[in-house]
Amino acid sequence: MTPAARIAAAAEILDGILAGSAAEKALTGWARRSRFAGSGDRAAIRDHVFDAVRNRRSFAHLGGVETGRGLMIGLCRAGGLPLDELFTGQGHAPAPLTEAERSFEAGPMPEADAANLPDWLIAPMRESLGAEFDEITRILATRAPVFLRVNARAATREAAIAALAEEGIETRAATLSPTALEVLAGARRVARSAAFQSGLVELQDAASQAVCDLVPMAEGARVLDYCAGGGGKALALAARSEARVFAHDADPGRMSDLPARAERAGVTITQLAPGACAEAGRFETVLCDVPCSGSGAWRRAPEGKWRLTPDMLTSLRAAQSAILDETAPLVAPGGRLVYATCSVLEAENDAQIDAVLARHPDVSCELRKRFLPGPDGDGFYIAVLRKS
Ligand SMILES: C[S@@+](CC[C@H](N)C(=O)[O-])C[C@H]1O[C@@H](n2cnc3c(N)ncnc32)[C@H](O)[C@@H]1O
Repeated sequence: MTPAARIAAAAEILDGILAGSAAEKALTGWARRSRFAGSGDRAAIRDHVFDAVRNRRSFAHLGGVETGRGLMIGLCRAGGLPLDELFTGQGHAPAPLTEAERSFEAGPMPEADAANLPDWLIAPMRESLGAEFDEITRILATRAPVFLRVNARAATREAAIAALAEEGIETRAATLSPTALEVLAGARRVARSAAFQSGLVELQDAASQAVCDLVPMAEGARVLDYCAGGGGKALALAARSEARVFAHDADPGRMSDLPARAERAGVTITQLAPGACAEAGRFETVLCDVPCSGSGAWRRAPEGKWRLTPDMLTSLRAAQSAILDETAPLVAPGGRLVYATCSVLEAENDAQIDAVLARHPDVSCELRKRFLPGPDGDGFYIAVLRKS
């Protein structure tokens, strides 16, 4: 496909997304209907589509209208691409620019358009990010770097770099965690590589690894990952020490891949069914990697920022405090209750910790740390609470 045909395809897919389709579903549907597209075409179209979803408001501002075509015109204007060479109407290229499109002059960019956020999120994001608001909202509209976690049980970081290089995957040591690698080239080859298949590395953001590094774990301790999901953090914890790691999720189906991932990594993780944690005895550490807005990771999952509503944020906050209240009794005296989000919103972070400290006088705070999204990793928050 020509660069112009890829833009036309992205515009068509974006129309589906703007009409309510999930981005992944819209991309898969288009690929099924378009067998002529090769893997390079699909990758380029996917990049256009996700760039446009991340930059939806600023591209619509530059393109003059929030349609697939308008977003692609905005993408070209933002990137300085030659519109008249791409919008030619020849072959599978998009139709030539109309006179109105060509002469459209975008005025000064309103704040919410520049920030690529829905109007209602401007105030909470500004309050949470302060002087960093412009920089962080700009970063959230860019592509995220790809990070791997080296399985410390299987290899050193240097050995993993060498093994990946043999398979054409170029990496370098990342800064936030001693187990983290940043992928510089060959990211699309990772999942099929022998290094990945044999459990040498896992895909995990570097800040997520740094959060796991901060979870207190004594040798032989019982550690519960209460909101384990796919198990990214449980696996990192199990690889780190000889602690006994347990995994639980309110939706156990989300842990379905965990046994295979644990086997690949050569670690043991015991799954607990919903309601079975209290019977399993107390734990020295309970990690609550709670459901959240995902605002720290909107580079990777940009649809989240357009889907989030004030009501959803209110229910997420209620779920977060309920999880803290139900897990506090599971922690052994002297043990740690660890709270983590991939959010940058204060309402989901410090405000939740202040509130739990007020509700539970037997709990004190040992550590609070926020990671902002940037070249080193996504946005995360962790608080370590000690139970007396
Ligand atoms: C942020 S995700 C976890 C991601 C995972 N820890 C990882 O690192 O891959 C949050 C998880 O919390 C689960 N969850 C939601 N409400 C819960 C509850 N009340 N109790 C336990 N888990 C819950 C969700 O099903 C979801 O899998």
